[in-house]
Amino acid sequence: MEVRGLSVDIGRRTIVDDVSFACAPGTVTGIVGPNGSGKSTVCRVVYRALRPAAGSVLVGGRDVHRDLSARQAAQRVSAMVQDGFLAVDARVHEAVMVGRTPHFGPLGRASHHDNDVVADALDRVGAGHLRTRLFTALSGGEKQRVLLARAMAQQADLLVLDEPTNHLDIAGQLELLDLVTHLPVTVVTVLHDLNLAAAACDHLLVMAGGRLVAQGAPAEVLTTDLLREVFEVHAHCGTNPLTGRAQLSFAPRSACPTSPSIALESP
Ligand SMILES: Nc1ncnc2c1ncn2[C@@H]1O[C@H](COP(=O)(O)OP(=O)(O)OP(=O)(O)O)[C@@H](O)[C@H]1O
Repeated sequence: MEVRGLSVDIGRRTIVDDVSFACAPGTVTGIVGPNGSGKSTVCRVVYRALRPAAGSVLVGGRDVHRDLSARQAAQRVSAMVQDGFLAVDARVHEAVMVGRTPHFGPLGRASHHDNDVVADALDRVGAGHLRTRLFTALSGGEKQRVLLARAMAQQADLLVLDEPTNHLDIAGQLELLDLVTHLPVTVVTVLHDLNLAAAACDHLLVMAGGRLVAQGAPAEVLTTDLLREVFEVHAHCGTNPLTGRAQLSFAPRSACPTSPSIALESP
């Protein structure tokens, strides 16, 4: 997947400005950045919910906005988003079946294969026992799992996740990211928790003010200087003793008014 020169205007305001990046097949790319920096907007363009003012999103070499119909794009790109469609009184298995719609035949009906894919997706997210429950009656964490199952059931090559760990307890967050990182697809995910991003992602994109200000491997990108400039926090960059991945500790700027980055630098 490749994003080239993406810009998005809303009204007279440019909210995403000339963003370019590429994701190697099967990798996990994290988008991080402060509130309002444009992360979700980039995702919305990638999963075709929003047209860009300029630039393109190429999946398998084809522009999802110009070369593909909505159905073709949905066969290649699936999304798990916060403001999902599911306010209606659907049972969980019906909600996940919506992910199969781009694969339905001319009669528009689910086949035995579609039922199997839905059941498998629910089992893989640990929600098989919820299949006959009403979606609207689930807890926030249960809804997150079902929304992930719906995106997985779509069986697209590219999976876009916008804050997928919202509402999940710590075990649920780690399990979900472990599951996502082992899927045989390319993943782009917005994450607010920088330690989860460092643990789960092969590549990080850092956004600020609608622009891409850094990208690379988590340990290269998440420096004390970048965290101070972009996120306005003091940070210590260490190593997680359990996983060997980058691990960050934070303090508010007010906690270290003088020489903060020196005081908090790794020994
Ligand atoms: N439909 C819209 N109309 C007007 N402004 C919008 C719209 N969608 C997004 N914006 C603005 O564009 C900017 C980027 O929003 P976006 O949701 O992409 O940021 P974000 O980085 O995902 O934020 P957060 O971390 O808070 O979820 C924000 O200032 C937001 O208010």
